[in-house]
Amino acid sequence: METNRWIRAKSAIPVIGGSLAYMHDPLTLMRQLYRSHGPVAPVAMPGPGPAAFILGPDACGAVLQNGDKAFVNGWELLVGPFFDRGLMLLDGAEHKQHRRILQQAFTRSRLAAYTAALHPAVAAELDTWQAAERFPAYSALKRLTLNLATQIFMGGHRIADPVELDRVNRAFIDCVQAAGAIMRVAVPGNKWHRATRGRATLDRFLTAQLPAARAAGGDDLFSVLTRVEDEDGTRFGDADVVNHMIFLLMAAHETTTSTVSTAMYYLGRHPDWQDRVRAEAAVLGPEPTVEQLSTLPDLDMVIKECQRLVAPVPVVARRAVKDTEVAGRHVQAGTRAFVCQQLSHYLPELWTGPEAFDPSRFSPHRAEERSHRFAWAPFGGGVHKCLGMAFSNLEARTVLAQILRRFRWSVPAHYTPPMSNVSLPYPKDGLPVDLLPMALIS
Ligand code: HEM
Repeated sequence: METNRWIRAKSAIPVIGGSLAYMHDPLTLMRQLYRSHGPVAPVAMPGPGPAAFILGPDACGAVLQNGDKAFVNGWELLVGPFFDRGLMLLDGAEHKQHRRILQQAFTRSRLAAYTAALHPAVAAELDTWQAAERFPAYSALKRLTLNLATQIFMGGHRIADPVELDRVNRAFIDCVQAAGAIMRVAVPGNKWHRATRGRATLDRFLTAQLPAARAAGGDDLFSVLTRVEDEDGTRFGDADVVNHMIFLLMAAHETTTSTVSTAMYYLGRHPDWQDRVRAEAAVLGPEPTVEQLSTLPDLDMVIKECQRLVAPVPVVARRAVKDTEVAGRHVQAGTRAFVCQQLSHYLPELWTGPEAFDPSRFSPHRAEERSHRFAWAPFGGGVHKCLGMAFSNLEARTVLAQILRRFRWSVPAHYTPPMSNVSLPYPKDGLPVDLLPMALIS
């Protein structure tokens, strides 16, 4: 038994995941650690204090639900100063209060307004997609979601100057890319440095835009954040509107891109499923309502299956503030706990043939996700459970439905995208697909 042996990371490079083994193949590392150590596996990770991978649905659920309040968020070291004071990085009473206010930006009527604004923005971006044999789907989706973020989130229509818009987009990209930086110290010219400047640019830009966003009283998220309040009438101060805005931009961007690009990959490999979900999308009008988007059972199963196979956020970070027990194992105060929900998505005791793309496993008569409350947990759980889950589902469905209505695509039979796992997972090769507009298919 290796139970008490510390797993030595193969590298001391301070990156998300903490070791070359994680970056090389996170799932294999999680499986090995689960086999050798069970639900709490100590790992040597750069950074202060001991660290452990939390593995399997019982242990993940226990840490996320945080029954004895032993854990606080542990994200600071991973995501750097660029997410500063985002909701995910707040704790305790402050987190609770900010979450209550922020929830008001995601009510059903607000979601309906964001969704209505999504349709023309998605259509305009897809107008630029053309037939190609190796169309870089992931790269195109990244651009698409970035433009959606600028339009729907920031109220980009208020930014008249295209040079300024470009500068803001650049700053945003620099911040997002820093989460994947190998070197997590600012040295002029490196990613961390660009991101530090990017965050400052976004801070300045959003602070300057804030009065206009407030005065506009618009339906974009930025405008909405200036006026939302909880039931006691508490609102965010200006600085926190900006902090939440920047965090939301980041939280929404990579994760939704990941979901849609994973779906493009699997649907490209499984033309039967592509036809099936296209048939569902075809009966929608070009601008479906929230209700219509919420009743697409096949697309729903496909999206869930894609988020199971490639969880956009495979691990979430916590830190123990007192000694506690997780799934029967002692965890000492100060331990950094990495909750590996991605592993649960592949455990054979929870899923039949977990490696296979099989969306029907989410059908009401199979409902494999009910094998355990934390069998499927791409959006986390407990008090930090993703606040943008409903919006992200609507965004993913909107984008995929429009792509399906306009294009057919495929990937070569034995192609598997080479994934980067330095930060959130993404296909390093840009996910080339053979793309054909439906109009060209007789
Ligand atoms: C497929 C898309 C998405 C996935 C898989 C995802 C996943 C997650 C996960 C796992 C967490 C929990 C982090 C933790 O426990 O520490 C989280 C938190 C959060 N997400 Fe998402 N997310 C997605 C999209 C979005 C979108 C579109 C938004 C906003 C529009 C958003 C806003 C947030 C916020 C505000 C939090 C922090 C909640 C809190 O701390 O109370 N997410 N997300």
